[in-house]
Amino acid sequence: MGLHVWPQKPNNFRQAIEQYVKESRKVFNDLLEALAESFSLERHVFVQYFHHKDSEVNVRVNYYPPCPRPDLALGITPHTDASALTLLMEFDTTGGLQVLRDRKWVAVPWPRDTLLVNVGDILEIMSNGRLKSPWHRVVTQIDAERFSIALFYNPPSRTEIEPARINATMEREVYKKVALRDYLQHFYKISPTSEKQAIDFAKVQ
Ligand SMILES: O=C(O)CCC(=O)C(=O)O
Ligand SMILES: [Fe+2]
Repeated sequence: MGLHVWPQKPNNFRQAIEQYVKESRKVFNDLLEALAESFSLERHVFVQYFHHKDSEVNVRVNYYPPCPRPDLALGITPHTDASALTLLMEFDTTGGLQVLRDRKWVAVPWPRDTLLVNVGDILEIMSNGRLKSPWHRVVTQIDAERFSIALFYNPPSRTEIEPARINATMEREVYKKVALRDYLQHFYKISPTSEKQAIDFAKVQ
């Protein structure tokens, strides 16, 4: 869990994060069920991999200080999230998150005080490519600092994930069954890359 390395101060920090993570699991599971249903798949096809005891919610707290030269420095370089789903919250200011669409970087609309849901590589594989993990980055801003908290939801690393197909004879196999541990190892070994590449590891050739 790594919680032993979390700071003791401020006093309520750990507890607040733990509570946030606990509540987020319900949101993640509901989302996974709803997404499956929206594709006319059985409700459990995605959520079944997320064992309630040892599925992972990894927390990343991002701080972007104001930057005098946004043209020279990115907040986070382009990437996809390796997770199944990511839940993002930003604080105080808005702006910075961009997604690559038709080879152009576009700002992600993010109304204040809303949770942003991002699809990661693992869910792209699990959904046999129906859902796509977007290539995204964060740019810096001259006059604003920004915080965000990202929660990454993953099945236990021992899990083998198998793409869900509506009808195995009708639907082409885009992705193959992969051991999550192998996928993540590959992802972190080759990252950062200049374009979306890690997921090729799980593609049917
Ligand atoms: O700060 C953000 O808005 C996005 C952060 C992000 O993409 C990440 O932590 O993977
Ligand atoms: Fe990300």
